[in-house]
Amino acid sequence: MTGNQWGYGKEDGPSAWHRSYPVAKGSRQSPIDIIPEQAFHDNSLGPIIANYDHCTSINISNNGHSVVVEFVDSDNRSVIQGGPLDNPYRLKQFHFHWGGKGCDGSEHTVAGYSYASELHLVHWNAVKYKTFAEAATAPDGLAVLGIFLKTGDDHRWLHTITDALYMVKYKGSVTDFRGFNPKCLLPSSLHYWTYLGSLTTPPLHESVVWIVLKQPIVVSDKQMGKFRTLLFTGEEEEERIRMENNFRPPQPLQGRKVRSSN
Ligand SMILES: NS(=O)(=O)c1ccc(C(=O)N2CCc3cc(O)c(O)cc3[C@@H]2c2ccccc2)cc1
Ligand SMILES: [Zn+2]
Repeated sequence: MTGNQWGYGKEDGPSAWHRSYPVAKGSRQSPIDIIPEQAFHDNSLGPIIANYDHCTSINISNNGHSVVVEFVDSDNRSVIQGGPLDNPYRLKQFHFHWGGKGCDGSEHTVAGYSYASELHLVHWNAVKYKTFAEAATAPDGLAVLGIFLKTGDDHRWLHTITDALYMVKYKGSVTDFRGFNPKCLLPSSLHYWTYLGSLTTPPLHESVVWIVLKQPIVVSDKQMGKFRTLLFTGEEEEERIRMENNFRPPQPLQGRKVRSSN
């Protein structure tokens, strides 16, 4: 696996990442299997507060690993705070991980149970660090809000995203995507599990405070199917490889504690 040529295939997938990214075998890797009965109820854990009302989405893109919606992060217009966080963390982007047709594709699992997909809202600690890249290598640099997706009825607001996916079919494609407020993707309950972990893709930096919501959101099979029309490959490549199963399996807990909000 040369340079940052990593993927989710047999040769370049999660089991091979350690060759270029030795931290893959580190002591605080993500995702993990969350076992609710073994989580510690911590009454000092306050509620998560997501202030997204003044967020400014910029674009939606296919980076060859997932579909990503980026936000303006030059000020504290959209932040997450509370819960395990000592200060506000700025929203930078969100993206998804999903499975193949009829298969599950969440990254975190709950007592071995996988969901159809998992949404990650990525935030960075702009109080302590000057840039996202700097924060992404610091132990308290990032906070990722993980939200499970399960299949059922249509999700009223996910259409805004799935209707735009045809414009970013190929790796490297990007298009304007303005006025999207991700608060419409939050479930009604913000109860969560939290633990210290890492990016779930290379460079796998151990810099993430994970906040995984207990309540999934519901999306339709049809909406999930639209994610699978994306390609890992670029327009100029002759191979057309469907973007699916872009998830890392659970990693060893290595003695970490998972805490639960009440
Ligand atoms: N799944 S996740 O843990 O929530 C996560 C979070 C952030 C990032 C992220 O922003 N990355 C890592 C992968 C990546 C791939 C690209 O093609 C790219 O242009 C940017 C990124 C960034 C990144 C790259 C280098 C250092 C830090 C982040 C990726 C995954
Ligand atoms: Zn992710």
